[in-house]
Order: sequence, then structure tokens, then C-alpha cells
Amino acid sequence: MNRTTLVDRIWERHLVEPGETDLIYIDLHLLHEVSSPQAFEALRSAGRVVRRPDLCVATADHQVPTLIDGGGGAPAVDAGGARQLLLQAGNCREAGIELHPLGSPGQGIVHVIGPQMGLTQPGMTIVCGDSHTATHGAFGAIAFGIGTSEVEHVLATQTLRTARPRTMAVTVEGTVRPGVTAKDLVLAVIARAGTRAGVGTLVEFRGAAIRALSMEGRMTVCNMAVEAGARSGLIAPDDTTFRYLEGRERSPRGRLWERALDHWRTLRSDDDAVFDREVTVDVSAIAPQVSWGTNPGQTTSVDAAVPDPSGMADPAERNAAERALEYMGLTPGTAMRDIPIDIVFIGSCTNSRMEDLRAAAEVLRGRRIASSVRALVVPGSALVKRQAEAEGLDRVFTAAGFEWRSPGCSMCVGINGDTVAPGLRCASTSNRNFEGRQGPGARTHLVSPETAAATALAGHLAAADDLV
Ligand SMILES: CC(C)[C@H](C(=O)O)[C@@H](O)C(=O)O
Ligand code: SF4
Repeated sequence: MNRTTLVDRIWERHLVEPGETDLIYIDLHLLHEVSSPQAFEALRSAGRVVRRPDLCVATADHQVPTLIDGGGGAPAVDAGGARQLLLQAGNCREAGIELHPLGSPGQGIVHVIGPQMGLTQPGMTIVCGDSHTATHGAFGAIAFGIGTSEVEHVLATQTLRTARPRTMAVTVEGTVRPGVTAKDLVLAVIARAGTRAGVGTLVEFRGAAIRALSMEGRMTVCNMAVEAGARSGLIAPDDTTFRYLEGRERSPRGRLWERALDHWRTLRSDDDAVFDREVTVDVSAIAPQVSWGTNPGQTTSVDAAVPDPSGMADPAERNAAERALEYMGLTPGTAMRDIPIDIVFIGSCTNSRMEDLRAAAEVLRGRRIASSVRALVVPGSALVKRQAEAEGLDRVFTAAGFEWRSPGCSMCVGINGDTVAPGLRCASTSNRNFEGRQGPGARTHLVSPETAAATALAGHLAAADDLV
């Protein structure tokens, strides 16, 4: 057979029992404090134990405050959060699961620590009770979010009963212009394809523009596959992947590394592979992207203006745009660069890795943010924080007027004390601009780290290029 997709190839290797819904084996189960306590509770009431604690890794990320500096055991901002963190600690201790709690050197956003430790590897099946598990697909793994009852099932059996995903190929052609990042690329793809384009599918991103991306960039792209409605995204591994993984803490070593490489090199779709859907997007002409609405597909170029819903042919699209503009407090025809910004947030599992911080710091070096702006940068993990400090990036950020925080989901989700006040406008490197996402009444514009930095300096939406 030479028409197999990468997704089917990995699926076949993990199939325990085919059926209307397949039973598949799970190689890695990641856990965070929000979506796991109930699953452990259910497991306990059923009198069952965790079958493979050695294949589970947990971290505290959603509820952790980012204003502490590794104090260890510092409380969450509210009683609910504190309780989840406590339950997580107890559950992991009891089950013998590796936990990276608040204040520990391995702590961080679950989708940042997996790859950085070398836990996330090509060809694996990876699940987590979190929709942005798609991030791990950047390594050529099948990685997707699951619900709480599925978390329980995986804890109990190390398998998951789930339908085989339909497949979709998103081929991204062209060479992006200087200053255009992975974030811009994926926002442009979602803006063109729509937030429902991938529904029910597992998307393989491929094409010259994807191959050219670093692993960090690929993670940004796969992270946002779920914002196109997909179950997940993945990218076939190549030398960029292998270079990233070589020598990481949990990567195979010596002869095992060679054997892993031999296997990993087979992980690709056949040239004639048949996908359920195929879309091709050319990104050679795109500029930095900014969202103007309340879903990630409502995105345009920083060079453009707020669109006019009355010009939209599709009534549903027009309706959604009208509502979005009302919530966002925007008027059609306003140049994107004329939109003033109150808060800038650099962080989240989309854009909080070293490469993101370096890129933003490069824009900020030797400059000061506008006096009207409050800006914060939240490294994705304790390791990213240490590395950034070793490179002096923290000083670049603080000298520019940014707050330098401790790792966590922070203002991406606003359940940890970091929120955007009602009516305020935030340029954010996160992945969701839904109503109320960053706090009740908060207005979110999704951007790349470079655009976030330039916007902080200008006080209004701006591209890094504007500053030269
Ligand atoms: C809290 C968690 C379950 C949720 C998710 O599934 O994605 C969160 O991470 C998010 O980004 O909205
Ligand atoms: S950073 Fe945001 S998107 Fe990512 S896991 Fe945390 S809350 Fe979800």
C-alpha cells in the first residue's frame, strides 16, 4: 500500500481493537490541574488504579499565579484553584505520577514542557484533557485533547476508545516575507479556510512554508489547528525535528537514538496518499496578521482596515461580524494601525517559547513601551524563564517597561489572577479571542510576539517593520 497518510500509519500501529470506534493505545498522557481531579475521583470511586503511571506526566499551569517567583507552594488566586492544585498533588503522589508543581524547575504550560523535555516524540499517540494538545503534533505525533471521562479511561487502561479521525491535508506553499511569522501563517490559513474547515479531521500541515519553519514555529501552527475546528494537527518529522530532539532529557540516547531515527524517518504520508479533504494556501504575499473579531478566523492583515459586514455575502458571516464588531467596539473602515491597545500579553502555549521571547526582545531592545500600555511577558515554562534570564532577555523586557512573570497560562485564559478588565483592549500572543476569554468584557486581538512587542511600543496595533 503506498497511499497511506501519516495519520493512518501511526493509527494502525496503535490499534488495539478496531470497531465502530477504535480502541487505541496511548503512549503519553499529560495532565494538568483543571481537567484531571474529577477523573481521579471517578477512578477512585470505581475502585481502580492508574495502570501506567510511568506514562503520565503532570504539571500545574492554568491556575497558578504568575506574580510569585518560584516560591513553591504559593497559593492560587482563589479557593477553587488552590483546591485543584492540592487535589492534583495528592492524586499524583498516590498514583506515583511525575508532577511538576508550582515553583519546581520543570513546571510550565503542559504543551511547553512535553516538547522541551523530549517527552513528545514522533509517531506517538499523546492525549491530555486539553484542546491545545494539538501542539505536540508538530513532532509528527497524533496528539489530541480528550474529555474528563476519557482522561479517566486512559488513566485506568492506557487506551482510548475513539473514532478514527478523517484526514485533511493543508498544504502551505510559498516563502513568507521577512517579518512574517508562524503565527501570521496559521492565522492567515484559518482566516482563509474558516474556523469550521477542519471539523472532525486530523490535519496534516505540509508544503514548503511548513518545512521552512523551526520546531517552535511548527508548534505554533499545530497549536492553532483546533482553532480551525480540527481535532488536531500534525507535521511529518524531518531533520529539523530530529535536531530539536537530539540530546533532550527524555530523548532516546546512543543505539536507541539510532533505532528511533530509523523509525522516525518512515513517518510520512505516501506521495499518493489520499486525504478526505485537501486545501492549499499560498502565504508568499501575506503581511503580519491581527484578529479583529471574536473568533480566530476573523483576522486580517495589519495593513488592512476593520472589515465592513455589510459587504459580506454570507448572512451568517455578516451576522457574526456585526456581533463581533459590537463586542470589540470597532467601526468598519478603521485602519488596524489606528486601534489603540491598553494591554499587551506575550505568553501562552502558542507563543511563549525561547524563540518567541527572543523575537519580541529583539523588537524591544533599547526602546520603551508607550505610557498608555501595560505589558507583561509570561515564559511558557520555568526552563524558558531560566534560559531567557541567562540570555539577559528579562532585562530587555523590564527595561522596555514589561512585567517579567513566572510561568503559567496566565492571561491566555484569565483564571489565575491575570485578566483584562472589562472594555479594555489586549494584543495577545495566545490562540483564542472569544468573548470574555481574557476576562468578562475583555477585547482580544491575536498577534505574533513581534507584533505584540511593536504594538506595546506604539500604543496601537503595529508591525515590527513600522519601527525601522
Ligand atoms: C482548561 C482547559 C480544559 C482548556 C482547553 O481544553 O483548552 C484551556 O486550556 C483552554 O485553552 O481553553
Ligand atoms: S496557555 Fe491558554 S490555550 Fe494553552 S493550555 Fe493554557 S489556557 Fe489553554
